[in-house]
Amino acid sequence: MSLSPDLVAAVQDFARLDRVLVATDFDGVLAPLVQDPMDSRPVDGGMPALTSLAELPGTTVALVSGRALGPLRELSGADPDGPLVLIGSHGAEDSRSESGLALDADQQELLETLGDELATLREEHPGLRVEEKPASRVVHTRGLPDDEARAALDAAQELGARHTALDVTPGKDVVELAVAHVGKGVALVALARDVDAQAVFYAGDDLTDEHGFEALADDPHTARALTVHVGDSDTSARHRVADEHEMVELLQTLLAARRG
Ligand SMILES: O=P(O)(O)OC[C@H]1O[C@H](O[C@H]2O[C@H](CO)[C@@H](O)[C@H](O)[C@H]2O)[C@H](O)[C@@H](O)[C@@H]1O
Repeated sequence: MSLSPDLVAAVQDFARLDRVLVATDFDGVLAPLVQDPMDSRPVDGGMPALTSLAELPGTTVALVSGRALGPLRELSGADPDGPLVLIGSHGAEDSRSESGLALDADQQELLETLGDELATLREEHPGLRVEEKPASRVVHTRGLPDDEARAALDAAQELGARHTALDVTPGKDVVELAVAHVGKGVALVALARDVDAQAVFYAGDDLTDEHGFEALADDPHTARALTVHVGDSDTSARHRVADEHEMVELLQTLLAARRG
């Protein structure tokens, strides 16, 4: 497959603007989905294209991910002194802020309670895996038989529903339970306003990215966003590409157009 003519035309128009924000999700967009989250690696070409874009005038580039900031930097290979902005934990962490994520006492206590209850859940669902992040725990079921995965995800959702202060976010073979939540949509619109972008490019593959696409479309400052869904799921994005390799082709097309 190759990029649709509509998408190429939209990229050419976008590339002509003076100040733009180019943002992408990480897992399922730059890096193929794998069973162990720490085995994830970006496909060749994506990160170099983003870094080159970020070195051009009037071009802010951001990775906007559900990942915690540390693993996002490690797995993407983004240079800590480089030009890329990293937004982690679905908007709750930002590489531009020195302070990191501060939880209050109630949130800390809830995170500990969550850890205890998930330990019990793992005894009932032995295949379930738990990823720890600064403000959340993620229940992973990739690779489990369908009925076991469904039962474990339902149990995680029920646990989340019992604690009303928890924010429950389903994703691809995951349910995330967070004691502090911002959301990709809020983070993207805020970043676009911060850098006074005339237009935003955002690419994502998961449910959390749909919130991003919708928030961009709803805000008058970002309503012209060039949104791209990766994969064949239902989406409110304006365009789509098939997979991470087409994503690289798209980023390279944008880079060439912006270099003029
Ligand atoms: O916003 P993203 O960058 O797409 O991050 C979303 C979640 O990505 C990770 O989970 C997903 O990728 C895993 C590794 O490929 C896969 O095993 C899992 O099934 C996917 O849902 C990450 O582990 C989560 O913390 C992120 O929230």
